Amino acid sequence: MAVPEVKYFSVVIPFNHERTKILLGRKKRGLGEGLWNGFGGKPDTGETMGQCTRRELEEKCGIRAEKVTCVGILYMGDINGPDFHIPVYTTAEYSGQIAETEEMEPKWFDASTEALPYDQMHQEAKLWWPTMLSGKLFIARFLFEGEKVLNHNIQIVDVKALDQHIDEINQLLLGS
Ligand SMILES: Nc1ncnc2c1[nH]c(=O)n2[C@H]1C[C@H](O)[C@@H](COP(=O)(O)OP(=O)(O)OP(=O)(O)O)O1
Repeated sequence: MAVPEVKYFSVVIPFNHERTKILLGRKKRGLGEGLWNGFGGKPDTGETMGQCTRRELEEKCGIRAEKVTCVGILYMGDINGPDFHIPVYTTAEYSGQIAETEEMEPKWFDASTEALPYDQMHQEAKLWWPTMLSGKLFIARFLFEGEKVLNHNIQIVDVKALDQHIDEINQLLLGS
């Protein structure tokens, strides 16, 4: 059986210092155009996921994270296409001015599940954002057929398990 191609992305969700608001960005072009999401993208060669996360945040909305925390991982498979593996980070410690960029239009939302524009987010968002907002660490697995989620599973994990997954992803990215 052929091993599916895996594409790696990061995504980071900035919170305000009180953790009552989250910053989302509306994608202005490319994959997910018109949809609201956290800020992220593909790692450059030689980058760890943590490094990718900080660079993408600055490129996409102008702020520099002092600290990012991994809170979950999205493992997304598609019966017809490549797998996407997407570690999810949050940050409440950053500097700089939030700015609209060529790729993203940023906007603050209340950090509650009811306040999010799920109908203008990726299909799977409504399935994992409530877990992320609850503060639990998670591993979410999705099987897609194109835009349709065929099935999914969200596992609550501890920090040690999540770190192991991130270490494995970093080793694959760095080729070690
Ligand atoms: N379902 C789905 N498909 C694709 N991407 C995502 C999802 N759900 C998500 O949350 N995401 C995230 C993962 C990334 O944070 C972005 C997509 O990154 P993208 O902007 O395409 O990456 P770049 O490295 O900037 O790529 P270029 O467009 O510059 O080539 O959405």
